[in-house]
Amino acid sequence: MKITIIGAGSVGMLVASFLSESFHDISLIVRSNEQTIALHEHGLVRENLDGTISKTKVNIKSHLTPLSEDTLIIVAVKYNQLQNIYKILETQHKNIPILFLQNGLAHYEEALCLPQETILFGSCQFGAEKINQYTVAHRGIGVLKLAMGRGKEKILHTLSELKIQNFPTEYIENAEQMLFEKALLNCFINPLTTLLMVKNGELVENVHSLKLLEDLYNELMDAFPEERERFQFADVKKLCIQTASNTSSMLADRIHNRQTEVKTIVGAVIKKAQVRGKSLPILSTLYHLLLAVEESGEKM
Ligand SMILES: NC(=O)C1=CN([C@@H]2O[C@H](COP(=O)(O)OP(=O)(O)OC[C@H]3O[C@@H](n4cnc5c(N)ncnc54)[C@H](OP(=O)(O)O)[C@@H]3O)[C@@H](O)[C@H]2O)C=CC1
Ligand SMILES: CC(C)(CO)C(=O)C(=O)O
Repeated sequence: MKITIIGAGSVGMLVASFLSESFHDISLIVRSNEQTIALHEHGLVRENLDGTISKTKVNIKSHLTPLSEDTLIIVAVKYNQLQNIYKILETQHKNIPILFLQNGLAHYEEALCLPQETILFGSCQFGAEKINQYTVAHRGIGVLKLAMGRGKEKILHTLSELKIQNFPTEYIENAEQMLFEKALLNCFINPLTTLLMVKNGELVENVHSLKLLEDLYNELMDAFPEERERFQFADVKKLCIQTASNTSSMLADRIHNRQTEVKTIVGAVIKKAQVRGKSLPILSTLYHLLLAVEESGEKM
């Protein structure tokens, strides 16, 4: 199987680097010339958690050309960048499977409107940080969960049975449930790390942010009580600790003055609670603070 990854940011680079240990034909779609030159010159470099460096060669392409049917497309751009990608994907053969790796909920139904027969979703529980144009740092081992949107299951089985060291994968039955649970996890980590401008691990080391996390947990579990069994406060702390040295994807957006994914993650969870007649005062406060920060950033 060939793999083409769209988006050479933190997740795209990390996933390309690990998958190149099992697949020989990996292409990365890179849109800046500067990054293309850097990747040609240095190869794709991964800084591992133990300080070692792994260097791989992947094919670098500037845009998506019509691909053969034995290719899997992995979409690793931010939610706000998907609209342009959908247009390009629509022109690809309908037998080409597509895997979406976004956080949040808004892309689920949009992706299922594509003409392709097989649509897959992933939920990344690892940390990844683009260090420079050719280097990505692995910032926490975590599972890449994979679930079917629709279509043929074969690729999902192939991916979930991979045995790549430090890059575990897992087959999940229900894609919507998987994305929702990840959105809940992101509601704990992403807003607070972004507003406080701290790395993920700091949230559980600081007694005040830990208290906020606990209050937020109780608020969310009150709105979604069926999650309490599947989702314990220990899981929230575990993800913060596992990805302790990571700059969350939302904080990375704030640092680079980019639009964040606050609406598809936090906004979507608030809406789901509203449908049940539940308000989420703590999460709503964080939501508006994030939007305020984003709006003031635009004016700077
Ligand atoms: N970083 C992390 O630790 C984690 C991230 N995630 C999720 O993964 C997804 C990706 O996040 P992340 O990798 O951090 O994001 P980044 O912003 O680091 O990477 C996105 C990349 O996509 C590129 N891109 C955007 N549009 C196009 C296009 N049309 N063609 C080619 N390339 C394009 C961007 O290029 P440019 O720079 O030019 O805009 C950028 O390099 C998000 O939904 C995020 O929430 C999930 C778990 C962990
Ligand atoms: C897994 C985690 C919390 C890693 O930071 C993430 O999903 C993100 O940064 O968006």
